[in-house]
Amino acid sequence: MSTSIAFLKGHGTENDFVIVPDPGNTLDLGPGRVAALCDRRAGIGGDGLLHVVRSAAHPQAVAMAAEAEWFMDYRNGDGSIAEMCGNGVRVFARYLQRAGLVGEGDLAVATRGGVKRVHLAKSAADGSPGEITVAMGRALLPGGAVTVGVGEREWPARHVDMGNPHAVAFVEDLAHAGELSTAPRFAPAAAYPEGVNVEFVVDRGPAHLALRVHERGSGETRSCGTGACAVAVAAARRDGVDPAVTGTPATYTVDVPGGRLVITERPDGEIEMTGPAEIVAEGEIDGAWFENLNA
Ligand SMILES: N[C@@H](CCC[C@H](N)C(=O)O)C(=O)O
Repeated sequence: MSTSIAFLKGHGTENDFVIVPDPGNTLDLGPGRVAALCDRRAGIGGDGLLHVVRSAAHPQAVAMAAEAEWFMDYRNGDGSIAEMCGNGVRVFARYLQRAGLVGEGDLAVATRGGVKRVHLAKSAADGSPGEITVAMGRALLPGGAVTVGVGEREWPARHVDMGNPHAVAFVEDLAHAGELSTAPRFAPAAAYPEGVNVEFVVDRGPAHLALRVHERGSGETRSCGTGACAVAVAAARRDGVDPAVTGTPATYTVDVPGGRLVITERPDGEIEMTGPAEIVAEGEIDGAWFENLNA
């Protein structure tokens, strides 16, 4: 008889995830099973999946185990693997807190993009959970012209690497990106051999941006944490702001369709992302259904 598998559902600024706690890394969670779990009609539904594993139990994280007890084994909704997920790290930390595995304050989370330092702020007096800040690492800004296109339109874009790849295009109107039911074109193909997350950005005011995003492996989503970091850095350089030169942190507010993220780039290059994270449900995956899926 097959046994059921525990899951939770959570989101960060409406970038939503199926959370599968599996401390000992015993589940066979191949791309087919991940895609089935993330399916919004035939599965639980999510932009991605957070497989919660002890670092010591995962071959890709064991080297980080001394620094970070838990590994965020992140997968995109189509089952593909990505290096990092900014909203995912906050939701992952919220899960650990809810499960009593960590408390408020600081923790380290192992990811394929390295160990990320996370701070869980105290809950408010009314009991609502505090926001979560993640040190996301530095942005790399490879040179070279990149363009992205949707339908008849084409824009120059900035290549920003946040551990995962981004193309940031400043547009006149977010509606110009159209329905985003398929991935935007990009060129040259060699700029992004593994595919790319594309952000369309407008200014809302001084140091205040709004974006839409088409994510590699998930389609258009309501938010992207690494994407918000990428657009903040691209906007700062466009605005002639470089904290490494001025010695002063630069903060941008980034509105996403599902909420708001605040991004600060420090003089040492470290980028901090602050935003909410919520767990909204928990339940059990039918064991027989899971086993019958193509891994
Ligand atoms: N939604 C995420 C990014 C997830 C990974 C991305 N789709 C990729 O393939 O690189 C975020 O919040 O950063």
